[in-house]
Amino acid sequence: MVFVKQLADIMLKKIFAPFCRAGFRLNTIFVKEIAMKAVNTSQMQRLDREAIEDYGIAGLILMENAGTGVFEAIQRHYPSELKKGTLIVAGPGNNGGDGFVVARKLHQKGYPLEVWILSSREKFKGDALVNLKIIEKLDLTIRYILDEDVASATKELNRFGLIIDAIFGTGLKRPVEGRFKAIINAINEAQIATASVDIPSGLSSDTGLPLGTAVKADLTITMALPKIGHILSPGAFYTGELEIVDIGIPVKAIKDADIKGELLDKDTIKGLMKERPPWGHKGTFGHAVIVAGSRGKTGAAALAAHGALRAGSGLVTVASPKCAQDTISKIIPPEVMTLWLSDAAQTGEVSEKARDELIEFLEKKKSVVLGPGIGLSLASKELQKWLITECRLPMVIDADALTTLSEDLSILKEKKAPRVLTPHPGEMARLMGCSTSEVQENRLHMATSLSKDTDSIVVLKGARTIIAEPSGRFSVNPTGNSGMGQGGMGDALSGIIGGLLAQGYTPYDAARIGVYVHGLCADILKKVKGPFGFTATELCEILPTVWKQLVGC
Ligand SMILES: NC(=O)C1=CN([C@@H]2O[C@H](COP(=O)(O)OP(=O)(O)OC[C@H]3O[C@@H](n4cnc5c(N)ncnc54)[C@H](O)[C@@H]3O)[C@@H](O)[C@H]2O)[C@H](O)CC1
Ligand SMILES: [K+]
Repeated sequence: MVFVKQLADIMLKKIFAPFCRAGFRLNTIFVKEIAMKAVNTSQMQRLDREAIEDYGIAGLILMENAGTGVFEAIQRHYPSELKKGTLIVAGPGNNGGDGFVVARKLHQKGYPLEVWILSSREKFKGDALVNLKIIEKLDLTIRYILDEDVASATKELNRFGLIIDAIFGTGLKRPVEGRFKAIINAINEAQIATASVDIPSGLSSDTGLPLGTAVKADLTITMALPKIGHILSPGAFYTGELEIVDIGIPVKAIKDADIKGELLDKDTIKGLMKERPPWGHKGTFGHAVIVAGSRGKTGAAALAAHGALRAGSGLVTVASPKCAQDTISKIIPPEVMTLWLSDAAQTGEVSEKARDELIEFLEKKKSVVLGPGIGLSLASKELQKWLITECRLPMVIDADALTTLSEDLSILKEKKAPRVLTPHPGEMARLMGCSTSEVQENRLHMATSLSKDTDSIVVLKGARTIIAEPSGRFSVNPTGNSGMGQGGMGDALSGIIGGLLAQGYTPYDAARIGVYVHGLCADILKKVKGPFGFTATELCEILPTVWKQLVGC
């Protein structure tokens, strides 16, 4: 394991340096206060309007800055492709207008290019028309591609080294169809470097879902702030590398806007980390209790305990039924203590007596993780419900306890301390009484509404995990990869969050830090060991390396 740790160290520096993960790189040039805020379409359009109407910054200036930012980014990213020739595909609105500014800048520098316009000229108005009229005066090739021209035009795509997608941005209102859909699909099939202006055309900037179809961009250069559609799944995988261009919308306007979304990044997480006092001792760092496990379902309890331990909790105890004692004792780290609860021989799960045993034991502890492998017998569910409503310690509710909770969400109204729910999409579907696909099509809304309705932190796991808090604030996590798609990862996460709660982190901070570092460990393992096949145990074991990167030695 030493080798992995050393290699992980080296890789971490590489990962952290440009904050670049496969397909997700953020170059931000922002002042600290507003960096990483993420907006939805109406918030962006409101900021746009405010800049123009309240601050008097002409839309044409914003468009010029937008086009200039795109031009500079593609010069940096695609020097050789630019020489081969650029195709700018423009739609009927201001996204197309941005594309016309890019065309003018490329032409000015002598780069070969063509502009294909997917709507008739009379459709254009305002700033986009101003910029169309300018490029019409230059000697560059402008073609109008209407329905009858699509078949022949798409055969010419391979003439170009780079495609600039300026078809739709935040003005997309409905699924793309007809020539727009045909051109987008042809762009995706052409295997040519593709850069999207503001948002990959066809992608909803609110949900990150493709509407009909969407451009699969290698690079997206967005205006002012990341859009929620860029950072949620699957939008993040259409976005490619994301660059943010400051187009001159006043920082004050952004700070004054009630933007509730954020994209987690290393700096944000570093800012949440607490100082571990040098005089600290195991009592200083809290005692996490993992109420989990049952006969034959012991690994989940052990993994949650391992996660809490590696999260830095001063002490960790696994509270499991006696019948699981032999197995759990063998598989937990020696540092983890145990409390054997009365069990029911028939079910192999905790019995009613476990409640009294826990009441006394939980005094002076700091956090509870409830659920991994704890089972769904009547007695176990009664114990879970009692803990959810009566336990006065911050609690992570995961796995079987989420299934129990989904039978009656209203019991959360009686909770005596903060709760962090950590559902995967299937568990979320049970909690929300809908299908898993409905959850996946509305991840943000599901997470924020459940958080608000239950006054709890909700961690909706999956690609681009969402952490929602009751006020409507939410964070999207960019770390992690599909190598995490295996049993045990969720147990480890619930333990990590429980271990952070034991150290006094607020529930929202514990959830954000826990989710971020959990995914980052998986990213390191992916780089150091391979794209899959690494385990939740290995993930826990390299956590100290990540803590070192976040808080120094
Ligand atoms: N601060 C900023 O973010 C700035 C952004 N700019 C760019 O402007 C676009 C938004 O422009 P808008 O005109 O509102 O809409 P779009 O260009 O995205 O869409 C074009 C137009 O297309 C029509 N339409 C919508 N959906 C469909 C569809 N499925 N099929 C056909 N036609 C459709 C609708 O009428 C739209 O209006 C933003 O993304 C930035 O790129 C500014 O340039 C600078 C400031
Ligand atoms: K676009």
